Amino acid sequence: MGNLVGLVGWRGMVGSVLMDRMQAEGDFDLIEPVFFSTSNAGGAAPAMAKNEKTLQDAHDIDALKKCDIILTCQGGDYTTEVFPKLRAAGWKGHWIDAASTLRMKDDAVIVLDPVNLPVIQNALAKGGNNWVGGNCTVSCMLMGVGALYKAGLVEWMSTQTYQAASGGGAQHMRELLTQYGTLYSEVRDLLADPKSAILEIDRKVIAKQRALTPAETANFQVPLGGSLIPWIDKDLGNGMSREEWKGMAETNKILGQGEGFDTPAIPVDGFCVRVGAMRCHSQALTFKLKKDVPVADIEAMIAADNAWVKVVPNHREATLQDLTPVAVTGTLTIPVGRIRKLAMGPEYLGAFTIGDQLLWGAAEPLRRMLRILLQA
Ligand SMILES: NC(=O)C1=CN([C@@H]2O[C@H](COP(=O)(O)OP(=O)(O)OC[C@H]3O[C@@H](n4cnc5c(N)ncnc54)[C@H](OP(=O)(O)O)[C@@H]3O)[C@@H](O)[C@H]2O)C=CC1
Ligand SMILES: N[C@@H](CC(=O)OP(=O)(O)O)C(=O)O
Repeated sequence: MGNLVGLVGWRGMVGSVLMDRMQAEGDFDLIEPVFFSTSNAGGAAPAMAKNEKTLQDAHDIDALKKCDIILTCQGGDYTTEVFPKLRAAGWKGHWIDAASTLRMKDDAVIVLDPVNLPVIQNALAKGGNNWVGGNCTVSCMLMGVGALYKAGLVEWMSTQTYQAASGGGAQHMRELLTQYGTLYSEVRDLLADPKSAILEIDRKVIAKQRALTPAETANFQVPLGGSLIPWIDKDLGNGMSREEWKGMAETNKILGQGEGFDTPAIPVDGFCVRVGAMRCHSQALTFKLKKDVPVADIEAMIAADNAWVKVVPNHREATLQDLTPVAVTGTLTIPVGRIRKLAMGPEYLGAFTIGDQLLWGAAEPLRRMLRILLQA
């Protein structure tokens, strides 16, 4: 296969993290990159450019068609518009995508190779050429507790997520921080006075939160700083958010089971909540196991599953040290902690896991898929 790789969406949140990782891993040594833009065609390509130093138009089908591989982090609208045109124009190259648009299509594989390399290899052998990164909470969850699924131990799983502001993109992060700043300014003088009444501070903060202008909540629509939002992505009209729907649909597709496969789907359901964290998606998991397995055995299975998962002992000190978004941000480590049997019975298992949703939840599976293709 040729190594002309078109990069689209490289300056967005996911794209920037991807570029960092590709540089760190020496991926640019193996490819001839062509950088595309939806907003600045003709501008200067970033420093990693080799022969083509100018940004190409990301809507130019003829320019895209020259690439052996296209890797896009541009978003769903771009994929919806460009991908069908490119295939209709006869392009047979490999499409690697961060957006959710194509994930559930029969001819697309959701890529997370430490979990589903056999599914990827099987599709490659059959001529597959559409590779899509999974939903960030799903990918991070499977990197953490995929061992229990691989061992066939899971009867069902419920997940309660705590998703960071950056899951919405760069503007959402800025909005959260600005809100925190606005709230702090409102009570700065009272905070500086140790004798001031806490209820007065509390009253001023809630009054300010409720008075935030539409411009101050343009991205989340309601205040997130000092609050939370128990709805992420679209309303499916059946009481479920689209983010919650992805939990079961994508987990099963990644594992090669459920609709279109021979093995039935495992029920996965719960609630997805946006919290005021900057980066990293956290989730509390409840499993109904098919049998009673000792906690020590479960910890050993999880720890042995891949090079990035790390079992955090279920103690207060270790949890505070290693099981927070602040500890995990910017790392590829997937800690799994709070592992214990629940009061409902010996088959009920609880766990808590965190992943940097821009790394294992987005950029890393795409980068690794590129490597798999280059080695194929
Ligand atoms: N954020 C996340 O945690 C995750 C996101 N994803 C998916 O990845 C895709 C991209 O998401 P994300 O990276 O968050 O989106 P961003 O909004 O951060 O970036 C997308 C595009 O917006 C354009 N853009 C406009 N203004 C700016 C600016 N000031 N700075 C940077 N880029 C700008 C860029 O295109 P151009 O250069 O052409 O103008 C960029 O490629 C989406 O499909 C998303 O669903 C998947 C998993 C996790
Ligand atoms: N929906 C996720 C981020 C994301 O982009 O997910 P997806 O790739 O499934 O659309 C969040 O807001 O935290």
